[in-house]
Amino acid sequence: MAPTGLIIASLVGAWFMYQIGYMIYNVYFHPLRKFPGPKLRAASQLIPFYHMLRGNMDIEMRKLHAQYGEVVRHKPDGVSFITAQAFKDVYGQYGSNSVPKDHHLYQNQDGEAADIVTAINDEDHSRLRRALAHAFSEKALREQEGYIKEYIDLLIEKLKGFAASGKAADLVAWYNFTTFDLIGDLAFGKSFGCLANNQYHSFVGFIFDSLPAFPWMVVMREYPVIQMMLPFIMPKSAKEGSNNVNKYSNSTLDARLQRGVNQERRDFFWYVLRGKDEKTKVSDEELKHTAKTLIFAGSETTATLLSGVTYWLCRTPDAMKKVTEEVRAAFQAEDEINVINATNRLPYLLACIDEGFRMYPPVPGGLPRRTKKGKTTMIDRWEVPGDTNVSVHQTAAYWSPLNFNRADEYHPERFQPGWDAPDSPWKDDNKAVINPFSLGPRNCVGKNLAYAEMRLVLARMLWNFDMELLPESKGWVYGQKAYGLWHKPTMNVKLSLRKRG
Ligand code: HEM
Repeated sequence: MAPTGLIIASLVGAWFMYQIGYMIYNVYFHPLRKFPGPKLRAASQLIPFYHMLRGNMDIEMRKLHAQYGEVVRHKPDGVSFITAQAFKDVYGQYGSNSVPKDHHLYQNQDGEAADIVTAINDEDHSRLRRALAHAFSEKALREQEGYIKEYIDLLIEKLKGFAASGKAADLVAWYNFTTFDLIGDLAFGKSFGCLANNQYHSFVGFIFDSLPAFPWMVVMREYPVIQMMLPFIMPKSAKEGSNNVNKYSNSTLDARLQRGVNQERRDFFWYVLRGKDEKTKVSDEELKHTAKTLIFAGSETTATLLSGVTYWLCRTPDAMKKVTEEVRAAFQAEDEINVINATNRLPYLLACIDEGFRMYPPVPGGLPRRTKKGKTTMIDRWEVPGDTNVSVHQTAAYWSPLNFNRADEYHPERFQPGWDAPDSPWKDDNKAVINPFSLGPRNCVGKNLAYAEMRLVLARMLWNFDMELLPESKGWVYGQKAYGLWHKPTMNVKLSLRKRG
């Protein structure tokens, strides 16, 4: 063999030996060796990465928890939990006890300004969170209600067209149109016009099309060699799509920043720019970056919950009947439906939403945190060594019979008064584990806005329409892939204008 060939063969051989040694170490000597889980997953990242790239990671995680119970070592450096106490310990801690976001996942691209979700260090995060606070206050929400209504009016008007023609409406798309238009208006100062044009704006379309690429970014961070090759292997269409999206958001946000507070519409920027002061010290670049994050964080998630609740109501005729009757009895006329009335008069609708969060949480997996290096962290009753990736897996926790009776069935009654009566089937349900907006200092800043949107959209839908899932969508929820967020297929629904009694 030529010397070069010999050198390459030796290097490859050494690499294999190293990998085998590394796997043996991971299984038998690693500080996480005592946690239950499959040996192959403990040995190497390859299996978790494989499932992640195929969109099956969450399906597999649910299987692992079903097999191993409340805690599972699902990768060499990662442990997943499904208990309520673990949720508090992983996400709900402040200050020196907090478990930081895992920098393997939460990262800015080189040279990019921090944004509220990816900011790992507490100072950057709390600066950005303070800057956003006024835009998410109760006062702001009251002012935003009018904008929410504008988009729901348009949604209902468009859907009446479907009811009149008898054509199937893909409610996943229509809910997305509504929530993206609204958040576009509030975060970019300009709606995407999806409802008006009956289609996704290219910015929104690109976000959805690139969802399956998200796990590739995670894998690339572990294998920088692949990352280096990215510019050469990335399809031209993806490069162009990404450039167009950046151009659109930069020009829209520049225009919005220029208008400053000199506009009547009180969108997020109006509040942020008015409250911007020496203490917040947020740069325009950080604001622009955070605005893009708001679009993603605030739209798809809300539309997902709306889709999930609609699906489960259509599949559960008793609940659909009860909630429809509640909505139609609570108001004399449609224009009485506002946030305050919907909050006070529609308790069963709220139970339907909360059970929707359990059955179809918009963030289906575990949000990764990493224990501090050199420090053992108590998570529930488990001692977790430093530098471990930890998370609570939402769907594995919410669909587990360890936490819920008849866990795979939709029962809003779990959230109704009397749920804890001695003869109630739901009395042992472990509802404290349900935290779809997460907990603690990094929880969702848009929770109240999301609840307002969800209540109003669903109340208006039930006020106006009878809904029936078409046969092709009866199994909509089963086997769905997820790439951090659900990859939601079309959900075809037949809408009929309600018959006035
Ligand atoms: C049903 C709807 C929603 C769900 C289930 C949801 C869920 C979440 C979750 C789980 C987090 C924590 C993320 C993490 O730890 O990495 C989060 C953070 C966040 N969400 Fe939401 N969200 C929803 C709606 C919204 C809305 C309407 C907005 C605003 C327009 C919003 C803006 C944000 C922001 C800015 C953060 C980052 C907060 C921080 O790091 O301080 N979300 N959301």
